[in-house]
Amino acid sequence: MSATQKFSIASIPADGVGKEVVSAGRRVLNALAANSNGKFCFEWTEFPWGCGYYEETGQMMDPKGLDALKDFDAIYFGAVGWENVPDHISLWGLRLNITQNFDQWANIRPVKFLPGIQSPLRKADNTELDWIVVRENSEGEYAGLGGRNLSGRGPGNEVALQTALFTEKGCERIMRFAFELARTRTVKKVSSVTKSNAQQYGMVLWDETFKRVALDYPDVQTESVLVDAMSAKFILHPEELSVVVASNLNADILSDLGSALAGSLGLAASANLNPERRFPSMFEPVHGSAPDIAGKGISNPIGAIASAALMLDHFGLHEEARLVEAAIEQTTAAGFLTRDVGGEATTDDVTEAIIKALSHSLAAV
Ligand SMILES: NC(=O)C1=CN([C@@H]2O[C@H](COP(=O)(O)OP(=O)(O)OC[C@H]3O[C@@H](n4cnc5c(N)ncnc54)[C@H](O)[C@@H]3O)[C@@H](O)[C@H]2O)C=CC1
Ligand SMILES: CC(=O)C(=O)O
Ligand SMILES: [K+]
Ligand SMILES: [Mn+2]
Repeated sequence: MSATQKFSIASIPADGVGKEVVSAGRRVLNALAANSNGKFCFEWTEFPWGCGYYEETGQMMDPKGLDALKDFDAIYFGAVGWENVPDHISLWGLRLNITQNFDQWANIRPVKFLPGIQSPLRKADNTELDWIVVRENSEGEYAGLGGRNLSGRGPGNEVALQTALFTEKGCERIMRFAFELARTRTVKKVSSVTKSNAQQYGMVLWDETFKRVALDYPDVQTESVLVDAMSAKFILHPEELSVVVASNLNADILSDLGSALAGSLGLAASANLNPERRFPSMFEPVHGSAPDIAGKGISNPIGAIASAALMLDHFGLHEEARLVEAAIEQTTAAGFLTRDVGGEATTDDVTEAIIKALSHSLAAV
């Protein structure tokens, strides 16, 4: 037998339901490894960073944390944010610190409709729906550029600038990524999203770059849609979508909309990729720390578990990734549903059901 492949994973559960769903995803991956007949194993290192760590240290993560993370094969992340820390401090101190410094410029967010889960979308009943939001994850509206109180105007007269950064290189690389992804799909189409009628510099550069890059992919259909119209299209004509590429903010909003259409924010997976593999990539559910339901054991683990499947793809374990996705589908089809999708199951119930479905399919292989 060939040697066991070992994958080292840094887990950062961070805050709220992040802790619950990361633990669920770890259990699923460990069950998978235990059944792999020695083909692969996962070596986990957990980091205690987040708003609790901030309470104790005044920092969201160890100042040397990026160094500690840089040699892992991947990072498995929960969600960051709690009431003791302003959201912009916690997000920049942890998640954005990692995505920006590790140049995880491609954020992949599939919108998946699962059997047994009611979508608020009328068309979901009789149309095959399946699309992917590709989010530019390194610049745009989340470049962190700007300032406040620019000329000391004082209370009541403050001004603030929040500048979006668009570089031709940044636009081009995410667009090429989207086109390459479209080529792997049944419907070879890329929809580009901007607000270039109102934002005449960065977003016009985006549109022009999209037109130029598209010339290299004559086999892929294209469209350019303004973000307000795209949000309507998500609801009225989702069957026309395959790959949707958008800037950091627009794709952030559209991916929450997509997951809500699939039934819940708790279902959506995401991968923050550094495609050149110079740095580890990071896998996390789309949702945040959900303080309204945290600690009750009722959070939906599917977004985190499906993100673990994306991590398996990143490791080259494609068959195993499909097995995890199939186990998720069997579980929802069988009616193991948390409250957010209309059921009464707990996080543990759903996780156990997924592990059981996985073990059955592995035994059958
Ligand atoms: N990548 C990250 O770490 C993100 C962090 N955040 C942070 O999370 C905190 C809360 O933000 P919100 O805007 O409330 O967004 P949220 O995604 O945490 O919650 C929005 C709604 O979705 C529900 N929800 C989310 N995840 C769920 C799950 N797994 N199962 C069932 N229901 C779920 C929540 O209960 C809530 O009603 C804030 O501090 C925010 O900054 C928000 C988004 C992403
Ligand atoms: C910050 C946030 O909402 C996201 O990355 O989805
Ligand atoms: K998250
Ligand atoms: Mn978001």
